[in-house]
Amino acid sequence: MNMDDIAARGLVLLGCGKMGSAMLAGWLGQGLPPSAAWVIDPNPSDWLKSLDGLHINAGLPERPAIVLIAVKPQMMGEALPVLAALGGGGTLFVSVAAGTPIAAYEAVLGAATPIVRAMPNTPAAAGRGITAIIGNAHAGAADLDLAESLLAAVGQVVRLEDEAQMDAVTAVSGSGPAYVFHLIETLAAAGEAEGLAPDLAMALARATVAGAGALAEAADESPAQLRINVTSPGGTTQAALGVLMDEDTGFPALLRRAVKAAADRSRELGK
Ligand SMILES: NC(=O)C1=CN([C@@H]2O[C@H](COP(=O)(O)OP(=O)(O)OC[C@H]3O[C@@H](n4cnc5c(N)ncnc54)[C@H](O)[C@@H]3O)[C@@H](O)[C@H]2O)C=CC1
Ligand SMILES: O=C(O)[C@@H]1CCC=N1
Repeated sequence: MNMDDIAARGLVLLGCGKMGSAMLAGWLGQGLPPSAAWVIDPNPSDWLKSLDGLHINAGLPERPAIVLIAVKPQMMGEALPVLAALGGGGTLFVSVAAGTPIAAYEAVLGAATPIVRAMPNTPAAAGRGITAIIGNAHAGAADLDLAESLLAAVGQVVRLEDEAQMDAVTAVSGSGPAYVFHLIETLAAAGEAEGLAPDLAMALARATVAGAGALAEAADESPAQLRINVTSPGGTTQAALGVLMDEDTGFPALLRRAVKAAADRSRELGK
């Protein structure tokens, strides 16, 4: 099934806030017409309202190709029942909610419904996301291929072997963009503290993170080697890395704690 086939049957989004909109923006950019999408959301954004032909809180198609579930995990119990009638009817369900296990969707939609649990990230809005997916027992190869082809329209897709991996994935790539944006903020603030004007500090920090990310992706060398390539013996980088690589107070310990906190929270949300 390609984007035209999905468009012919319709795509439904349950919840269309930051993540749903990031993905919808990517699909519209790939040629999905707004008139092929149905959004269920009590608080649709001005951007959604500006999309000509988009169906907002209107009657749903009888057998949409795909339903994307993008409500907060805390709202799932209240939101999911509106989809119950579509369960087992040839529609593929893809949920991006953190924490919520596949069993929670099966309880409402029926186990004879193909369900794919996915963890995307917001760079999807720029076509540069990465999404990890895993299907329920009823999701066959064609269902996973369909989910992958839809999600590949907004970035890379990786398949997981085990649903339990989803908590760690969420902590690394789902939440990860926030860590990187915070790195940009704090790098700029540190530049300001060294005397740079705010605009200049932000321009330097933003371009440095974006450029380093592009190089890390394009280069044959590992990130560790790319780091070594920047580090002149006895130079400035080495002075900074002495702080950042400190065993107790540096990045490794800090990120280990941050990623663990996110993974623990994902496990909690699943209870
Ligand atoms: N923001 C992110 O970077 C990522 C978010 N996610 C997941 O995506 C989901 C949505 O997160 P965000 O978009 O960040 O949150 P958000 O708060 O921006 O969007 C949630 C949307 O759901 C709507 N909503 C609330 N109750 C509803 C109901 N009963 N029926 C239909 N819609 C309802 C809200 O009006 C809102 O527009 C969450 O489950 C989150 O775990 C996953 C990966 C990354
Ligand atoms: O913060 C959250 O819970 C969601 C899941 C991953 C990114 N945002």
